[in-house]
Amino acid sequence: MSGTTPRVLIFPLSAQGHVNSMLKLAELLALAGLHVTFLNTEYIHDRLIRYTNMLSRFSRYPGFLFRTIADGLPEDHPRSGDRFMEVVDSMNETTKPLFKEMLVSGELGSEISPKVTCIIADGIFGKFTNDVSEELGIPIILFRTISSCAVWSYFFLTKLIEIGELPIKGKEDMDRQITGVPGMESFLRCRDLPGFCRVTDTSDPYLHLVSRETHQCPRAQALILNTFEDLEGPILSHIRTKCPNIYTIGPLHAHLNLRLSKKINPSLSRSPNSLFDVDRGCMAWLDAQPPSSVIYVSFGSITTMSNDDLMEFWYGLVNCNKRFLWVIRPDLVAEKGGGDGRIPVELTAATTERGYIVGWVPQEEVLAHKAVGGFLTHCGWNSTLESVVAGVPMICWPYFADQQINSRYVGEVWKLGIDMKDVCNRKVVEKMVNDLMVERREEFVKSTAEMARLARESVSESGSSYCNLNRLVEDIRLVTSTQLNFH
Ligand SMILES: O=c1ccn([C@@H]2O[C@H](COP(=O)(O)OP(=O)(O)O[C@H]3O[C@H](CO)[C@@H](O)[C@H](O)[C@H]3O)[C@@H](O)[C@H]2O)c(=O)[nH]1
Ligand SMILES: C[C@H]1CC[C@@H]2C(C(=O)O)=CO[C@@H](O)[C@@H]21
Repeated sequence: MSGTTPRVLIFPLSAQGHVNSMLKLAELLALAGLHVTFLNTEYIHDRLIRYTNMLSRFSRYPGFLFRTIADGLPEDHPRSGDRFMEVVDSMNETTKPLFKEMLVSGELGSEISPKVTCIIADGIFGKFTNDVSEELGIPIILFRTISSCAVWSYFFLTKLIEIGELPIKGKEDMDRQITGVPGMESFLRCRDLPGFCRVTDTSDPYLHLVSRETHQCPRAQALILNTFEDLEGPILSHIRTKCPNIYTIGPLHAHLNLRLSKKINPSLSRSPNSLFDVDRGCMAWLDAQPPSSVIYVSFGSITTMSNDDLMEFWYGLVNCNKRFLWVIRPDLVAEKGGGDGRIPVELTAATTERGYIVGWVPQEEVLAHKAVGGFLTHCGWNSTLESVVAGVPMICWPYFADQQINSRYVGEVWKLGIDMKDVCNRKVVEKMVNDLMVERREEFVKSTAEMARLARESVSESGSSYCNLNRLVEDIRLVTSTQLNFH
């Protein structure tokens, strides 16, 4: 029996948002009885070991292996902000031969399931992982960890250049309508295009990297997306014209929590997968706040900002007179943009009175806390989905990549919050928090509650994501036992 157990190799990009969702997928597959090898970069593996109970948590799954690979960067590389793309470059340059060598050598298997029978690779490495899969004859599925609306827009980046909709011609051009992405003609502006489009030179290497890697999706046997049909149905229909076999299995965190709660003690179900030291002190602080009174603020794991921007947010949060819980990562402020580094006394006083600042929180739990009434977010895809499931309305301040288009969908398509992109000004922060938490509260409570209901339904038994995950597991088993490809 164990001789025919599939072994799935899961390989994420070396970043919190990618590792988080791919580890959740890994656990879902392990729960279904598949053997999983999770391949992290050494940098990520070390951080996960330092800040989580990952090894003991996964030891309960027979055949679960962690393996590591080099990312090719020096240990002290910042791996955030405007240096983050160097991680992607470095992995693309250095990882392919190592990846192939590891697959050939057998070190990615165990005695009971020695061979990798299916690769699930991060779609941002579509090219080299597809190449290796073909060279070695191992079926491959790509997993895009971003929103489907971002994936779909990436398919059209070169077309936008050809039809003259790119490049964006300066700040005055930002509100120009974009017509070249099917399905988005009525609401997409230049400013909503993925951050990679904000370049004057259309030969920009990163613009072409995301385009090239996205066009690799149809080459793989299937595509996994962390989304659900009721959220992104129309865009998914478009993607299916290029990639017919899609498994929409999200929101993955809610899906995993649900399946875990059926199998084991719910207190063991928590799986934060953090690369930072989680400070749980904020939970006691939240317990002491009135219902829906707190605006939670976090910009994810990669965003950096200037000291000036930080001050604008801080004054805005203080001046709106609301309670706030704010994640300021140790590396959030990357450049000193003016000021002498001293914090004005009115800010520290107001923060002591009604704020709580912390380095990293258990975000899923924070968003689910009854005291939280709003989320000021960078719109990373995990944060967006976590907010959707918790039914918490958002103010979106995107930083880069997929975040610009996610925030347009949150504000204009799903009506789950307000898009604040491209503005960082204390008056605007104050007004938007006030709109979200007071003036337009009723409207947002209604829309977010309905989407949260649909999200939960999708991962519950007979929901679309639940059925798609079962189908994925069955297809992986079939491919292993018949040596045939996915249909
Ligand atoms: O204090 C915190 C802050 C965040 N998180 C978690 O960290 C993850 C952050 O992920 P995400 O919201 O997706 O943001 P990034 O870390 O910025 O993720 C990168 O990866 C995402 C998925 O590919 C992309 O959508 C983003 O644009 C990209 O920046 C989430 O699960 C959060 O719950 C915590 O646990 N504690
Ligand atoms: C820095 C970004 C390059 C690609 C990744 C991404 C994606 O489109 O997959 C989105 O944001 C970041 O996580 C990565």
